[in-house]
Amino acid sequence: MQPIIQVRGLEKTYATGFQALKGIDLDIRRGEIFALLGPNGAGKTTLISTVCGIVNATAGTVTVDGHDIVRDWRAARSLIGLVPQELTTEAFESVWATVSFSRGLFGKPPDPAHIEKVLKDLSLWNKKDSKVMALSGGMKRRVMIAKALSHEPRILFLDEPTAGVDVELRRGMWEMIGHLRDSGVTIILTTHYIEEAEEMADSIGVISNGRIVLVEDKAALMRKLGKRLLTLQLQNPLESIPAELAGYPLTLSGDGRELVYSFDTQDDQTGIARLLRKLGDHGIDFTNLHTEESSLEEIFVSLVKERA
Ligand SMILES: Nc1ncnc2c1ncn2[C@@H]1O[C@H](COP(=O)(O)OP(=O)(O)OP(=O)(O)O)[C@@H](O)[C@H]1O
Repeated sequence: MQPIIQVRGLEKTYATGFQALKGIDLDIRRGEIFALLGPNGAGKTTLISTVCGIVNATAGTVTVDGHDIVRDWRAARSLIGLVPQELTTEAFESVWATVSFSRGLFGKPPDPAHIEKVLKDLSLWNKKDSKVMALSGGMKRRVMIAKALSHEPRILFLDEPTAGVDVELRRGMWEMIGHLRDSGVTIILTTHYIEEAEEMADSIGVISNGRIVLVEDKAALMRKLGKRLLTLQLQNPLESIPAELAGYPLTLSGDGRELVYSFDTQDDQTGIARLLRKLGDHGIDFTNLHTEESSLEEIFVSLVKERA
């Protein structure tokens, strides 16, 4: 199936001469949740803003469901909802008015039933007559999402959707975003909370210094780059790793009581049995052992560090 968003050779140089995007190629599949990760200043907002037609590209092309964002901007834009990073709502309007007005901006005829559904889905229905300025920060953020959904977009961009939102509300928003995906909306989000990507995303893209350094199915990424750690609690502390074990990827904790062995999750041959035999041969006994898998966060940090 044709990707819903196709980015080719996209470059952006700002008026200051700073090149924020350095030739981006990216395909976003229909109906997925795509998480764009990257350190501060990597180009996430620039990329999103360019695809949404807010920032003009210096070179390259973007098509949204086959519509070129420059030649066919109106059709492309009507398919997109954008929730920007900053809260920008009309403080004196009611929730109902501001969300209905957003729909009108896209030239769509009024549809109170749709607005009602959006507000109910976002748990804002009982606030529909409140002035936006009287809402909490988390509610204002949901009003931003309601505005972005008012014209029934097929693609929703969320730039840092849960920044500054408390843990409980964040979970609620993840759930809501999951429902949106289930209803067929393609979702692209940027986030600093790697846990958010780990929890929700189908695909992960990592951008660093204006270049996409990786795009991968989340599950495959975790399998491919994930490491497992086996930690052995030693019966008697060691001063150092014995010379006979020098060839093994082992580290010893500062107090000499824990020996940690790392191995690739994708390897069938973990080497654990051999290691344990070897430890037995050298009279190194352990009282306990446990394994853990590396998180997306660790994978991300090592990826960005590698390219820095
Ligand atoms: N209008 C502008 N003029 C000049 N430079 C800009 C402009 N907007 C952004 N930049 C620069 O482009 C780079 C990328 O910025 P961008 O906002 O896209 O990063 P980001 O990945 O979204 O960062 P963050 O995670 O901090 O939101 C930064 O170095 C930024 O200073």
